[in-house]
Amino acid sequence: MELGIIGLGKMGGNMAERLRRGGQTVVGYDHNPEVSDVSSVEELVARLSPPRAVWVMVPAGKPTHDTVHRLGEILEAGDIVIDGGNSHYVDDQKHGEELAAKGIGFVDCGVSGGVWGLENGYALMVGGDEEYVKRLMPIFETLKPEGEYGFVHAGKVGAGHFVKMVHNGIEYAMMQAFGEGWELIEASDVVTNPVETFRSWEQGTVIRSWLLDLMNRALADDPHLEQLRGYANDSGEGRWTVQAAVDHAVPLPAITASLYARFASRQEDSPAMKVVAALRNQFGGHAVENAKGADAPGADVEPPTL
Ligand SMILES: NC(=O)C1=CN([C@@H]2O[C@H](COP(=O)(O)OP(=O)(O)OC[C@H]3O[C@@H](n4cnc5c(N)ncnc54)[C@H](O)[C@@H]3O)[C@@H](O)[C@H]2O)C=CC1
Ligand SMILES: O=C(CO)[C@H](O)[C@H](O)COP(=O)(O)O
Repeated sequence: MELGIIGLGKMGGNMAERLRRGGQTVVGYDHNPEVSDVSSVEELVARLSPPRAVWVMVPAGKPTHDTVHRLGEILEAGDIVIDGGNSHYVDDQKHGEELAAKGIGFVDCGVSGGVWGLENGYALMVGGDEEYVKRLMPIFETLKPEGEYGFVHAGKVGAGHFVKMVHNGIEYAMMQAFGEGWELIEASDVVTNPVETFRSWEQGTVIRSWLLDLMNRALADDPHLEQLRGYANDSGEGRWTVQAAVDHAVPLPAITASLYARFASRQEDSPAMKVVAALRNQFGGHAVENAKGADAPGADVEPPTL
């Protein structure tokens, strides 16, 4: 089958390669001419035979919106746009309606597997009309991992990205749990070999998993992760998961805490904890730390005299 792919970065580039290895025909476009097969979205569309299918794999938000909108202007009725990026499911619903008004199909596809997907395959979580999903099955079959699982048609437009959002929320909490366990073991003087301990958990344990394997891979390169700063970014999925939980009044304490832990990781100092320290000092005369820097000794502050 023929597929156009827009966005040939870490994900789209490898997906194009896996599709080609699997016998599919791919025409790729990226802002970066070094990786592009064509020089514009228009040329990409012109290179495909109708009914066309174009997979968008660019950053979520404006880049995806602009690309989907442009495709809506140049594709024809019967063509399909697939959004494979980590878009908010609410955006899918808008894009689906915009394209449907022109007779163009829209399918959202949550993709999991990261940079390992080229070799391992990509888990795919799809939303959209059965008619379009069926037509795209040769592409999905080539991208997905070998075996029975790794693909779901989760529901109508938006469902694919909704389940990918929840998948990423789970990912946040699992990573946080591994991180916290690691910190506690390293902080204790009871365990002498934390790296070997985590490695041993790869087999037989309840918590064996790909994330654990990847953690052990990172620890093999840098046993105390000394090369890294404890700073974690986020690209939206965790926030949307927590927002959806609020909308549905569903308690998500673990996922919410793991999102907030990332926010905390970006602070040099915590304004909220300054308030806590100031209040402890005010009501209890408890000592506070000097703000001059980590090396400065903690300074006891006398409680104010009334
Ligand atoms: N890296 C990962 O583990 C995963 C990423 N995703 C999602 O896949 C999408 C792509 O992610 P990555 O490949 O990791 O990002 P990336 O930054 O490696 O690649 C994005 C590519 O899109 C190109 N690009 C950006 N805007 C464009 C536009 N308007 N037209 C043409 N090309 C454009 C850039 O030049 C770049 O080559 C994002 O939505 C991301 O959230 C989804 C699953 C996993
Ligand atoms: O979808 C992914 C993995 O499943 C991407 O790697 C995503 O970027 C992870 O989310 P965040 O950037 O918020 O940590």
